[in-house]
Amino acid sequence: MLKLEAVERHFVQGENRLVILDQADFSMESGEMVALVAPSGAGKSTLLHIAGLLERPDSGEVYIGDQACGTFTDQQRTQTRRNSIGFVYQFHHLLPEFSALENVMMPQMISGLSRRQASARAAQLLDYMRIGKRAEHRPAELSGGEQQRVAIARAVANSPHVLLADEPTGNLDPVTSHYVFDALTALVRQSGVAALIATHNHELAQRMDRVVTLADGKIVPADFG
Ligand SMILES: Nc1ncnc2c1ncn2[C@@H]1O[C@H](COP(=O)(O)OP(=O)(O)OP(=O)(O)O)[C@@H](O)[C@H]1O
Repeated sequence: MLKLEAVERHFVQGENRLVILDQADFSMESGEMVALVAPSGAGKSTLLHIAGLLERPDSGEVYIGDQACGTFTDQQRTQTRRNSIGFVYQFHHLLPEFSALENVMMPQMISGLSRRQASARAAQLLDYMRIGKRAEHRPAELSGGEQQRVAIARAVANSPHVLLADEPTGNLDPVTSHYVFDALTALVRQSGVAALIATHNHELAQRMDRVVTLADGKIVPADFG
């Protein structure tokens, strides 16, 4: 569902060559939740950006679903991002002037669904995330946990193959984190999306199917030992 093959990424700063990904391989299945746990600066965001087609690797291949994306034009990458990849960030990035429902409708309408179809699916997703009653509220009228549940609903609105999350509960208190994480888990299981979730929260990481980390430019199983 998501596969990285021999992916390389490095940055050159003056005399220094900083290798972030070095012939890195990784794959995950539909419905799987994988935690990405690594120290600050190890390259988690870089990896998520490459997997999410926001950044191109220096070499290697990224597969989304069955599609190899290496030869894609920028337009094809944007199209694949819109239709096949969902993103959740530490801060919700909801559009402040729109209601929760409209925020979840937005990506679907950009992908060509009618207002009626988008609204029906958005309402269903908000119900599923147990915030159906807040559908008409704007983000500023919602709690942090509620905002993040709307952001998750928005990320899966187009039924993506892959969900990429960068510290999705990083801005929430521990109780709310668990609540949001439970909602995210239920959605992943129900939708069959492959979810790669970068987190510093070891407790949440250990509740996922697998935990991986970055070591010497490779993506390897994490050992919390
Ligand atoms: N465009 C860039 N040019 C130069 N160096 C970069 C660039 N982007 C990232 N880096 C460097 O690559 C390394 C990995 O960065 P990245 O943001 O992927 O780390 P991270 O694991 O997500 O960190 P954090 O947990 O702090 O967000 C860092 O040392 C960073 O300074």
